[in-house]
Amino acid sequence: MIRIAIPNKGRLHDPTVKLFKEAGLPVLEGSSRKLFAKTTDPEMIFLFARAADIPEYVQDGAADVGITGLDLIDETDAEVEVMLDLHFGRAKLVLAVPEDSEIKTAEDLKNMRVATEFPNITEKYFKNIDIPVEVIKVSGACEMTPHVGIADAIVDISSSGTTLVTNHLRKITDVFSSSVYLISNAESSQREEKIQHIKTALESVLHAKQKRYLMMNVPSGKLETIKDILPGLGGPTVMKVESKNSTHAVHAVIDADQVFAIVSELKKAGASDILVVPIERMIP
Ligand SMILES: Nc1ncnc2c1ncn2[C@@H]1O[C@H](COP(=O)(O)OP(=O)(O)OP(=O)(O)O)[C@@H](O)[C@H]1O
Ligand SMILES: O=P(O)(O)OC[C@H]1O[C@H](OP(=O)(O)OP(=O)(O)O)[C@H](O)[C@@H]1O
Ligand SMILES: [Mg+2]
Repeated sequence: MIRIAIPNKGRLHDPTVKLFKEAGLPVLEGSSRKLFAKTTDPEMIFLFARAADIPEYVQDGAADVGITGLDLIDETDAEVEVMLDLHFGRAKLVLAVPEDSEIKTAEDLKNMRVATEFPNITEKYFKNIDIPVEVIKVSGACEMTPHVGIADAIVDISSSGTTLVTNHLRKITDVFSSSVYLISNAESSQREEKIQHIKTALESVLHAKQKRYLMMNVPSGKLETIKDILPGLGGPTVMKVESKNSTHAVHAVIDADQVFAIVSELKKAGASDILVVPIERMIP
């Protein structure tokens, strides 16, 4: 049985459940209150855990794979295999000080106090730049600490930056860039082929999101021009259309960010009935 640890609540829960559904491994009968959930593969089971605990669950073998933030993985120093960046849950850990503080750079914080929910990452950061500081661990509401004299600076999560502004804090520098990753237990991942299948399934969703499937009709005389416009990604597929006029149907996969430019060119070159459709999964 392969145990997949996923965040039971918090902001990572919903996007994780959505991703597994798109990957063809839906979380069945799942609710955030349950501890386990089945999926369509009888040899896999989801285990719900706090995002911050998942690195240790995977390290200790309580789960074979897990989904959680890179910041939480780095903070716990868990010995896990980091398999795949899932490109959601992006956030930065930033070093910030009160707006009116005289501190301008991280170096100015020598022998000062830095409050954070991420003491290990913060220690590593200051060690790396060779500036001794006193790291104060808090478990929330970190933004408040410099205003009540507990700390001179903070290292906290920032994504839109709204919280910093609301709390009259000024960013000094980024300390860590995080997004959500698939991780695995090093021993399990060598033993279990299914872990690679999970990775492939999730990867196929990520690839598909960046691509579009393009379909169009082309007067047969214009076929070569159209083929030249389409980027050569192992295609296009060309089929003869049964109609009075000599027409071919052309299908191709293109990058989502090229759609605008390419569709305009195709139209100019004589293509008609152009359809652009999303792709659910792409398995190489
Ligand atoms: N704006 C954000 N604030 C906090 N964490 C974020 C943000 N954007 C992405 N994340 C990531 O989400 C993960 C934290 O998720 P977690 O479930 O522990 O906290 P949460 O969603 O704030 O829930 P709660 O604080 O209610 O427990 C981290 O990996 C973090 O990098
Ligand atoms: O840059 P922003 O978009 O404003 O996001 C950053 C804020 O969001 C998180 O707090 P959260 O809402 O999770 O509350 P918490 O501190 O109680 O966990 C984080 O701790 C920051 O305070
Ligand atoms: Mg939070």
